[in-house]
Amino acid sequence: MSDTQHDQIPVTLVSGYLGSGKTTLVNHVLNDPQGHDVAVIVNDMGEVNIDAELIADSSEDDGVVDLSNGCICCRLQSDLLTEAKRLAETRSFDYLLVEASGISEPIPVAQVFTVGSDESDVDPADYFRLDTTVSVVDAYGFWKEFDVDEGVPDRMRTPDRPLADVLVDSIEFCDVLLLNKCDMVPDDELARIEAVVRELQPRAEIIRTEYSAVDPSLVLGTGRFDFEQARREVGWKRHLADSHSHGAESASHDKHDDHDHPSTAERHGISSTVYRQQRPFHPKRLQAWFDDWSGDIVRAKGFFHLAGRPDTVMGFSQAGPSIQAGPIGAWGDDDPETRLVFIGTNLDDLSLASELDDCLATDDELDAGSFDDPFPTT
Ligand SMILES: Nc1nc2c(ncn2[C@@H]2O[C@H](COP(=O)(O)OP(=O)(O)OP(=O)(O)O)[C@@H](O)[C@H]2O)c(=O)[nH]1
Repeated sequence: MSDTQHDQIPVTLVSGYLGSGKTTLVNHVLNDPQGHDVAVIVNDMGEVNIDAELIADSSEDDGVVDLSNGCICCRLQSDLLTEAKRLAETRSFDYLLVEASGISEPIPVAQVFTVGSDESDVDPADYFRLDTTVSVVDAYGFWKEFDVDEGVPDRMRTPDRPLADVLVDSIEFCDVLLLNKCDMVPDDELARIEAVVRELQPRAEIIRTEYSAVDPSLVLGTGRFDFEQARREVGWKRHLADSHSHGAESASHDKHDDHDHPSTAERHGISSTVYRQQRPFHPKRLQAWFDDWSGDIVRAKGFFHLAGRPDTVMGFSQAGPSIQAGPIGAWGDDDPETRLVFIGTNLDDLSLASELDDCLATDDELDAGSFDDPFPTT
């Protein structure tokens, strides 16, 4: 253990709704870490941790840890703390970036680095100091989802809009708020969105961004996190009250455990499924399927294998109405295998898989070997 590891390692927690631009932010910071040696812990919902793979690919850094299978809350609070401690003890780094799942509430994650976890006897203060909490908000999604003219705060809190709660949590609980995807929203709308966000979040520094391109010094080492001030915020107080009434159980509503209270995902009607397949897709049929995108899918991400491009890894990312697909690398020594994660409300896994199976190239088509391919080549 190096001398510096006896010091508390500052932590920036990045949260935000599905597809808002968290991974884009983490990659942006890793490209310009301001002289810090940054380690990253990523949590994704879904069996395949695409975010960790993408980040690991782009940074060529071995300090990326993934905690798949659920959001960072509850039981995973203790896993997160254990993993963070293990990282601190085995690898030398002086800054920790934590990317929370797009459906995890930021407060339980922040608790890991302030008060620890009921299920772990590790004292986070022996290793870490929560420095900054950052929320990434998709300005376009916000604009589309909520009509800002109609008094957003009330509408956002109505029970028939449960997903909005996740969004509100991430807005309310942060020191720095990136209003991202500003390229997709007209300027006059942006001003109104910012006013509404400011109403929900009076304290944070709000920064408008495109592709999460913020000066990294505004999210690393700001020293803005203030436990007492955060405690006074609505969301934080509510959570403290919850955890006192449930005791240790409040640390256990992950979707994979046996407790009878619902997970964050269940409470918001969200599930995820992974499609894996070695047979390549037929380019035109896959494109047609993308064009006919299901409204139940909130977020999808992954890699796919396309007929006619045996060596190329095709990347795929969808968030709301924006779908991006194109080459991101070469399979190299790996066997090509499509791995797509879908997150949505009331997903029908079987029909989704069957629709994707229908997009696969047949043996005859593969033998014929020539494909009309609408996807970008670079
Ligand atoms: N147009 C536009 N697209 C963006 C912007 N920021 C990110 N994106 C795209 O939005 C998609 C989602 O971005 P990510 O960074 O993966 O989002 P995320 O919050 O990590 O997503 P989850 O991990 O699924 O919650 C990607 O295709 C990004 O390239 C932006 O400012 N403008």
